[in-house]
Amino acid sequence: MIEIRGVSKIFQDRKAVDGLSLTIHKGNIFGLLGSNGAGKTTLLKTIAGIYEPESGEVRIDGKPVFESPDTKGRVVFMPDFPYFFPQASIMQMADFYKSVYPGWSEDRFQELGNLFPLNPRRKLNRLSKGMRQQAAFWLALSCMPDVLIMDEPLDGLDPVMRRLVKNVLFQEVAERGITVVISSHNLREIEDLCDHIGIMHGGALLIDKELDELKSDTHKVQVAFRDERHEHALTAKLPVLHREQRGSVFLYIVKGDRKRIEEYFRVYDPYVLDLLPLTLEEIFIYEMEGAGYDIAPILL
Ligand SMILES: Nc1ncnc2c1ncn2[C@@H]1O[C@H](COP(=O)(O)OP(=O)(O)OP(=O)(O)O)[C@@H](O)[C@H]1O
Repeated sequence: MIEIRGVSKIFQDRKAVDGLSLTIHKGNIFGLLGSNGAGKTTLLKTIAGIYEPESGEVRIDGKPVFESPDTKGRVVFMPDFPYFFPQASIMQMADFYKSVYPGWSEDRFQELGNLFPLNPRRKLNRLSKGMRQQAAFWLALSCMPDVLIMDEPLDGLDPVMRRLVKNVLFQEVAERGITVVISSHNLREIEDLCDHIGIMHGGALLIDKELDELKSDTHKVQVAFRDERHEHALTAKLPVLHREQRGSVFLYIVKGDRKRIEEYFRVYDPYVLDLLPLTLEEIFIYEMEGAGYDIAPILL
């Protein structure tokens, strides 16, 4: 279990992460979303024990992670641009990882070598971006981490490799109960992979919910009223995240229980009433609007 308690990380005078608390349970695949500059990478690096927070603490299974080699030996961080030693091959990087991560498994390294079509003796700086990303996965998973932290991990992978990597991650979670934390702007991928979602903005966590709960808690309602006065009466009563009018049809993004929302609208006996599910991308955009992010330019 990862416990993040009141963590703040400050660069110069800017709070990149601002008093954030969050618990990520063992075996979760946690998707961290957020606007550019929200503080996702900073939080991931703090969880991985790379950054020391100015206040607060991160604990993994009850033990502090910062400056704790035992705990850090169980955590692998994959940055958005994988870093390898200049001139190193996959084999040479494997030797390095072996010396740093006590859980390194030669068997797993060989097994994964059958999945990734890479020559382990080739220099990493001669590989394409996607091939280097594959190599980073191969090495990271061979360390047999208990916690795997990944910043934009699927960027650059082709669709077949994306599917392969997702399947390997599901297998790691199912068989070894590893905890995965992923930051990504690709919400389709996050929707596919993650069971839990956190949304950050301005260094704070706006939302921390199970994906299913998040999706069943936010609804798109299309409605044509018999009388436009009904719309004022109704929207005053509901937690509306977003409202649009197209001719006589109103579109609302509303939070709450589906049945209750439907009942509210039915009272006014509208001509048209449709409750539609939202994608994670839509939920993200409207939550951001609720947090003061200007989404008007994308709604043209
Ligand atoms: N090493 C650093 N030195 C100074 N400021 C930094 C540093 N790293 C991050 N920041 C600042 O902290 C804030 C959060 O950055 P961070 O990289 O964590 O955001 P992010 O959510 O990962 O963004 P993106 O989605 O654009 O990758 C930004 O304002 C950024 O300028």
